[in-house]
Amino acid sequence: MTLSAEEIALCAAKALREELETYPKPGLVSLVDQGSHPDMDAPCFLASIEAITPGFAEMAACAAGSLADLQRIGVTMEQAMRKATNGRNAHRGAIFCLGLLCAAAGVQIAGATESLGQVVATRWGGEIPQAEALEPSSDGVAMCRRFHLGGVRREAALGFPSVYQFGLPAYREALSLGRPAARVQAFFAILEHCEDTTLLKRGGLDGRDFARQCARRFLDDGGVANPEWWQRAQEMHREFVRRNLTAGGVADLLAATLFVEDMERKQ
Ligand SMILES: CC(C)(COP(=O)(O)OP(=O)(O)OC[C@H]1O[C@@H](n2cnc3c(N)ncnc32)[C@H](O[C@H]2O[C@H](COP(=O)(O)OP(=O)(O)OP(=O)(O)O)[C@@H](O)[C@H]2O)[C@@H]1O)[C@@H](O)C(=O)NCCC(=O)NCCS
Ligand SMILES: Nc1ncnc2[nH]cnc12
Repeated sequence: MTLSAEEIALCAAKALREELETYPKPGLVSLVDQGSHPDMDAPCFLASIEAITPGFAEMAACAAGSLADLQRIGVTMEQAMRKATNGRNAHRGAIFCLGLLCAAAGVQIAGATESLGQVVATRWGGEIPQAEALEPSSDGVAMCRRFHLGGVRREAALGFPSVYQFGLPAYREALSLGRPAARVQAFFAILEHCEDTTLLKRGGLDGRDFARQCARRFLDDGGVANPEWWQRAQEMHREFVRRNLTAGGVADLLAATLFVEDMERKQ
């Protein structure tokens, strides 16, 4: 099925709404509570999604563009997000990740047969400036430089390995238990491996290791196939909030997983 740029943008917005609806999702904002984010709530995220959706359509229509062209659209989207949220950083990572994937979906309209992640890696991956070559002017770059990690920039340059190796397989395997449970399963599968710089900023290496242990324990105990999965995930959510931990990057990669799954189903 061929989708228009506007339809691709609506799929990106849907993925972001489903990420927000996902609960329990340790430390993160949902329709149930604000998690470890006293400055952000669900209405703030919904306003941000509405404000950035037209930008996703522009990204999809800019498939032939360079990274600099996409960045110009991304900067405008970040401004729209801040205006709609009173200056909050609800979707900086999502604008980048889903923006690139929307542009890749635009390439697919034009006939590409590779996965969306491969399209991102081959078209724009080489142009994405990596943290080691940059001054630490953002939290993400500062964390990458300090802990020798790749963060969101490497994730995108490599074509979103967290989505294709962890998020998508976990989501698809758990789908028979329903979409809300499958989303939680994908969240924990990504959390176990991802180099989330928001987690490192809040909790350092100890916080990152604690989060990974939680994810491993949840998955080793059967994940969402365990009859007590919901209570277990909710306990972890409460513990993340007590420790002021959160994983905004994992939330963005969950949204990216849901978007890719939706696009592949529509192909
Ligand atoms: C290239 C950019 C994404 C800028 O990235 P940079 O490396 O400079 O780092 P940051 O500015 O810190 O942003 C990176 C955001 O990406 C998310 N993220 C982190 N790790 C990963 C990962 N491994 N994989 C995927 N995504 C990742 C994360 O975003 C989410 O968290 C945000 C909320 O964080 P939080 O810390 O709670 O909120 P703050 O208010 O910042 O702090 P507190 O005081 O509350 O603690 C939320 O936004 C989530 O989305 C990182 O924040 C890109 O931004 C860039 O170049 N922009 C220019 C325009 C552009 O090019 N656009 C796109 C063109 S395609
Ligand atoms: N649900 C969420 N909560 C907090 N930060 C996020 N960044 C992206 N989605 C998020």
